[in-house]
Amino acid sequence: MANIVQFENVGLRYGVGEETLCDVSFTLRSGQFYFLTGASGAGKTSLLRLLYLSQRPSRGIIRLFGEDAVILPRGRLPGFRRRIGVVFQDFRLIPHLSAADNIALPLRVAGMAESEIARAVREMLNWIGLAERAGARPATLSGGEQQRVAIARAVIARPELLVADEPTGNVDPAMAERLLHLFQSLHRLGTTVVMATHDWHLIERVPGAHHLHLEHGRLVDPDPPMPPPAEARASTIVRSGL
Ligand SMILES: Nc1ncnc2c1ncn2[C@@H]1O[C@H](COP(=O)(O)OP(=O)(O)OP(=O)(O)O)[C@@H](O)[C@H]1O
Repeated sequence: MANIVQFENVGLRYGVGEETLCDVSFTLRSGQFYFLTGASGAGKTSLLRLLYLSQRPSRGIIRLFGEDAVILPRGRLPGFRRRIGVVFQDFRLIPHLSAADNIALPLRVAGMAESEIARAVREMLNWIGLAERAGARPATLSGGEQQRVAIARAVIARPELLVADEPTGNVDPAMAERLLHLFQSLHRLGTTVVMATHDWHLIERVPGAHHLHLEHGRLVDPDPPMPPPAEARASTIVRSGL
């Protein structure tokens, strides 16, 4: 199984002061499912930003899809980003586009035929329970509805790597379960999934998932560790050297 991401002694400092991320080393293997946990402010969003190349580290090595992502020329960033689906914590939907057109964006960028786009978007809207709101602008949708549109946009082009920052933070437990199934379906198709969450119940629901835990900007063993039988299903730490 190939390594899709490799971090070696990565540090991130915003401005002056202490590092937000410190000596972060881990490997993500292609086709695996990873949860990223940690208290508020531990550095989860910062780590994800490094993963989807919206932030460069202050030090250390990041390899993505087998290439050095730190020295990647700007001109190659769009090509890399097209291989990564991102669910942002603040959704980042395009305000003047409808829900359907927001979801369709990655397929339009990829040059897919409009008839195929329409079919794929319809299917996705049905899945997230928003078929009736296809024409709605983001501002007229609830927070949870916007989140579902953001997830649909991130997964519709079946990215190689899906990075999701608290993707179930604004929905009820039933919808969280449904969205988790969507992520698992994508994962079964071969996508590597990295999901930041505060919801430890979700972790127990994905057999074979791996767990990365941040404390004050450093990766540490999850505490408490997954209890049996969940331990057998879901807890391998994959930090380098372990
Ligand atoms: N753009 C930025 N400039 C300066 N400091 C930042 C920036 N982004 C994050 N930070 C700081 O970095 C630290 C880690 O923030 P981050 O958002 O990565 O944590 P988090 O674990 O995702 O938190 P939460 O669970 O609340 O989303 C915090 O102290 C935050 O204030």
